[in-house]
Amino acid sequence: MAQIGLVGLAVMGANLALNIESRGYSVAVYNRTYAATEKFMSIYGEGRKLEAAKTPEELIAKIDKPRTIIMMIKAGAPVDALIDTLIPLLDKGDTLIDGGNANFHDTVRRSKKMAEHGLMYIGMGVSGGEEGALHGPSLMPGGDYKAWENVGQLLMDISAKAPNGEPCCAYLGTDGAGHFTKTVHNGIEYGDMELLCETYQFMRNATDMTCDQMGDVFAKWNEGMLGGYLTTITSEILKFKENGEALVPRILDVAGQKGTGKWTVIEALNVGVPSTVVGEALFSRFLTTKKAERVEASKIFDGPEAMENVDAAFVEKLGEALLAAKIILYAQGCAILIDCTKEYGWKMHIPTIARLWRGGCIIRSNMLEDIVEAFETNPDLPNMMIAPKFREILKKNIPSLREVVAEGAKRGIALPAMASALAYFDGYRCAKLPANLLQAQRDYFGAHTYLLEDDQESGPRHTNWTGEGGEISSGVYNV
Ligand SMILES: NC(=O)C1=CN([C@@H]2O[C@H](COP(=O)(O)OP(=O)(O)OC[C@H]3O[C@@H](n4cnc5c(N)ncnc54)[C@H](OP(=O)(O)O)[C@@H]3O)[C@@H](O)[C@H]2O)C=CC1
Ligand SMILES: O=C(CO)[C@H](O)[C@H](O)COP(=O)(O)O
Repeated sequence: MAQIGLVGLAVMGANLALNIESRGYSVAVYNRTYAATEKFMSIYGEGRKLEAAKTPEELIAKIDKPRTIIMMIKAGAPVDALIDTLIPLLDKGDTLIDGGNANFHDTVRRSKKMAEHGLMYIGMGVSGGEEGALHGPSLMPGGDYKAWENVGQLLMDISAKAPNGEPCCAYLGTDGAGHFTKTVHNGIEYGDMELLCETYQFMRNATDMTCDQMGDVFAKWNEGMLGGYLTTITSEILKFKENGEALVPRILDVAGQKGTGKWTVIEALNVGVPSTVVGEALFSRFLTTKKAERVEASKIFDGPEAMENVDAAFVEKLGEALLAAKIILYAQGCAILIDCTKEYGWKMHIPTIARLWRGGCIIRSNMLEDIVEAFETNPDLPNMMIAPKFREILKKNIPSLREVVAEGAKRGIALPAMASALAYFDGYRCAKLPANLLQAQRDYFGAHTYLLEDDQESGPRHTNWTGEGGEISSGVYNV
């Protein structure tokens, strides 16, 4: 009998099964298409505590009670179908764990359904890709606490370990809390990747650096606060060669996406958090898909006159700009976590989340320790940007972000995430935004009312701007 079951033997499931087995647990595996199971067993089965099942029934029969089964399959309808298949086969007290990138609203719904059958459910964000799944991913579980008590030790064992040895895994809250956290993780991942890509775009348009040289610059930045997994792989990708030539310039500039970035932006919109950098990162991916239109437009619209390349000192500023924009991205990401927490009732704790992102996951970076410290020192920090360490870096690096954004605009290089980071920063530090005019406009056309800055106590008022309006005003509420 196996201690745990695992369904789904594509890249994540196969590697996670091997990881679990390597920590001393026996695993029963099942995949919808049996050929994948056969292939997995023929490569990895010998000498390992792995049991193959041909059918869901066989899988259930091979697992110790109370059973725990991890599902690592394509997110969406396949998960519902698999749950429907497994529910009649399971016994009360058994647990299903969805380790895929589920939409957390689905996880909330599925948790309820499982509970109606006396079954437990964990929605668990898994980050780290192929390598993380095999050697230790960052795990973000949420769901039934009793199930966590049963399986928590195994999850801690298989998770990545932070530089100080702590497991990158913690129980995050009920039903969808884990998948929600993974969604925001991926939203930040979108922002991080876009900022790195814009930096590369600036370099290839405004310098004569080779891919190798760009890779060297990213490698140097990787030694400081910009250091992290995504900076490391960017450097390695730029330096990668096929038949002696850099590979990356030959890759089609059309980006894919599997939903988590979109869900992050949707949640930010739902709770009114200006998550502009993730938003721009997502919209930038959408723009890449209009390849044929972009090629046509490039023939219609000329950019600015060619300019001299920037010098090495400016490339240093590019690194400072990247760091400033990255801090702003993480500040926005933390704001989504905090505000969605209020919306869904989860008591999200930023230091706990930042700690479990320190190892294994795609956004692991040197900045996470400082985020832990910022929110531990001040749990009511209204915005990460004003924590002492981050405010000093921003004060020093924002001038470079301004120069890079301005230089990009002059040269016609699109830097949407960097520019939106700067605009957010300037808006956040602005004591007087033009919303006074906006409120007047709303009141002019729709009698939506406004407050007077120097007399807010007297409440909403409406002005008959044209002299021809009535006395009746609209209700005051925000959606
Ligand atoms: N790849 C990555 O870097 C990461 C992926 N994830 C998430 O992990 C999960 C697995 O990802 P990945 O390994 O990349 O593979 P895929 O997302 O490509 O999923 C493939 C797996 O899903 C199974 N599957 C597809 N449709 C069904 C269905 N209708 N019923 C039963 N099984 C089905 C496939 O079985 P079959 O062989 O029969 O087609 C296969 O085992 C996904 O939710 C993904 O979002 C999470 C973190 C990182
Ligand atoms: O979860 C992941 C990394 O953390 C997966 O690799 C995910 O597929 C990445 O998102 P997208 O495919 O939308 O770029």
